[in-house]
Amino acid sequence: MKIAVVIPAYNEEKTIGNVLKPLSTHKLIDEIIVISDGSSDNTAKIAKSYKACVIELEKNQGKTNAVLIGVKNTDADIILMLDADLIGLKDEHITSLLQPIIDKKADMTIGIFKSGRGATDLAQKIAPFLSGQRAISRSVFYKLEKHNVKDYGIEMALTLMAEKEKVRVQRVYLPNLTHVMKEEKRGAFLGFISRIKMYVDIISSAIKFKFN
Ligand SMILES: O=c1ccn([C@@H]2O[C@H](COP(=O)(O)OP(=O)(O)O)[C@@H](O)[C@H]2O)c(=O)[nH]1
Ligand SMILES: O=C(O)[C@@H](COP(=O)(O)O)O[C@H]1O[C@H](CO)[C@@H](O)[C@H](O)[C@H]1O
Repeated sequence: MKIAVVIPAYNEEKTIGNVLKPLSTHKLIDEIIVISDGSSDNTAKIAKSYKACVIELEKNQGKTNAVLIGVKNTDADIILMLDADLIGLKDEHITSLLQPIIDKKADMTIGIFKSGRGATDLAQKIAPFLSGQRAISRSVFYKLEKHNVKDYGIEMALTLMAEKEKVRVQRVYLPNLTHVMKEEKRGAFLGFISRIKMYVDIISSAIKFKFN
């Protein structure tokens, strides 16, 4: 069974290296695909210095498109979705996300931060279904295409689809893992604006899903 990790990355030069480090030596990972989503920093350059296939999108297309482009560029049976802004990614996190799928105990795993940082732990406690850390059988992705999901809508759509199609989902805890929050990346004002935009994407993904 081939396993590929798909990482959408928009200006993540500060963190992408530490995400790719454990992945590039992990025994379960066959292929690493980084989609640099119109980044204007050194994200692509850093990713190329690891054992990664780097797809450079000229213009920013949003997280959902970046992930779907990554999935189209691999024939792997299992897709591991990870964000490029994780802090503290370790071998154990990668294994815990993948093992239930390899053992055929689940079709999708959702990783939940635990004891990483108060704010990011709390966000995932409140809305675990939004997590960007997942392992998924490839066949599950095909079911997404007809829903025309965009930007930050992919996790919501995957979660709703799993419910509708009776996809077996398992939540796994990811201890001591966190990510860089929008306000930390972009500052309080722009971070808040992009947070609101993210919630709009999530709600519109749920509405599209319901009416498709
Ligand atoms: O237009 C975008 C926005 C985000 N991302 C990537 O999607 C992941 C999650 O995005 P973000 O960090 O903004 O979300 P958060 O983790 O703050 O919810 C990160 O790897 C981003 O670099 C992307 O590829 N294109
Ligand atoms: O946890 C959340 O509330 C959001 C926002 O995270 P931050 O406020 O930037 O820490 O992040 C998640 O949701 C997004 C939409 O589903 C995903 O794309 C991210 O990967 C995920 O971290």
